Amino acid sequence: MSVEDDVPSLIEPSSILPAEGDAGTGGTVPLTIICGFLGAGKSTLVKRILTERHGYRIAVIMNEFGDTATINVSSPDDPGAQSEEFLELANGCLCCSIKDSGVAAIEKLMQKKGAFDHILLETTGLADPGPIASMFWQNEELAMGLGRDIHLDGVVCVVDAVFGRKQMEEDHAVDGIGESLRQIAGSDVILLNKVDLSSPEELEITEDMIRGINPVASVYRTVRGQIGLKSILGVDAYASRPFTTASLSQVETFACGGDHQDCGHNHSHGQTHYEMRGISSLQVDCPTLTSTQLARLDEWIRTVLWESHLPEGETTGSGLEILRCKGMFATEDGKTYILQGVRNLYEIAEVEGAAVSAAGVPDLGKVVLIGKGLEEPVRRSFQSLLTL
Ligand SMILES: Nc1nc2c(ncn2[C@@H]2O[C@H](COP(=O)(O)OP(=O)(O)OP(=O)(O)O)[C@@H](O)[C@H]2O)c(=O)[nH]1
Repeated sequence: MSVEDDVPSLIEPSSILPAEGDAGTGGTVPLTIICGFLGAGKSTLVKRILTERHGYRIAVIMNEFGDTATINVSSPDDPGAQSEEFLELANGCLCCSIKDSGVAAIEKLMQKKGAFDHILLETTGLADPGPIASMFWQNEELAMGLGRDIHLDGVVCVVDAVFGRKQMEEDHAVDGIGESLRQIAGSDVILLNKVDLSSPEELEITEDMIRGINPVASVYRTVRGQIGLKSILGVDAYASRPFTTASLSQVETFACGGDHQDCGHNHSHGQTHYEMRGISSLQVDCPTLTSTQLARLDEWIRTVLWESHLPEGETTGSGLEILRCKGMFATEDGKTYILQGVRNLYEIAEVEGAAVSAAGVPDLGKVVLIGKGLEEPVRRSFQSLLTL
């Protein structure tokens, strides 16, 4: 966590571009979704990226004037020379129109001007990033058609350091899951912005709440969205390759590591459960699996994500809804698998040996679920997979 209030320096061209021979992205252009509370600083962030001398052609799609969105493209050498196009939105909402008119406009622009290094999509303050993310991830229709040149890189959420806490508390008080919680839960990188306007104590509380909702996202503190581009772009959060040991151990830094009665976390050996009314996360350790257990894990994830109940048919008190899941685990035959899930879309993919050695696989696998209704029966049900 750092307050990055210096003007970011020029970064190496390779650091946000896909690595050469990168599996899975196939030379397609990465797309990052920027979401966040109303007035949190999304436009400040994207406008800074547009006008900074970073050496990239970044297309920024903003939903600025009601039923019109703008597509601005940064010039690699001259920040003042960015170009702008307008995009009519069918029903006034970028999120609803992006799949057809938005993607078509991006493709047209790319044909006209050559490929971009990156695409940024700024959503409105009330948007839930989940449906947009799943539109760009594991979407065969899009992959075969207009969106074949684009892949989802990550979701960045800008949280207001002044009003974020109040917003989250209000969203906890309503039925279901409020938008601010969905935004935090569905993000891969979170910028706690406007830290110049908040006290250190207030920042700690807000950041604890954020981590309580989403323990797998990277959290940075910022002023006017000042952050090095490589922290938010090129994160490849949906890749079928292992998470680094650092990103997995990040989850553990929030566990109190014992049977604390007063820490507000409900957890015991190897499992951590963060409860914040509407939404929580559940982390379960996963020892080396037999092939039967792997098949059962796949079936368990499928049932929970697709049917919103446990394989035993049990439902949890507050209803089960998974917004995001991630995991990495090994099998007895020496293979390593990753789990990636957004809403009801998921994949369990084997990862290459070389990629595994590069990332460093921890001794114990982990599965992290973020969503609603992640109560004790869910943990028990998952554990029962591992006992057969
Ligand atoms: N002091 C301070 N002001 C900021 C910071 N970031 C943004 N602002 C100001 O906050 C206001 C809202 O910022 P925007 O970037 O428009 O926020 P937004 O999230 O795009 O807003 P909506 O599109 O309305 O949801 C503007 O007046 C910004 O100048 C920050 O870190 N510190």
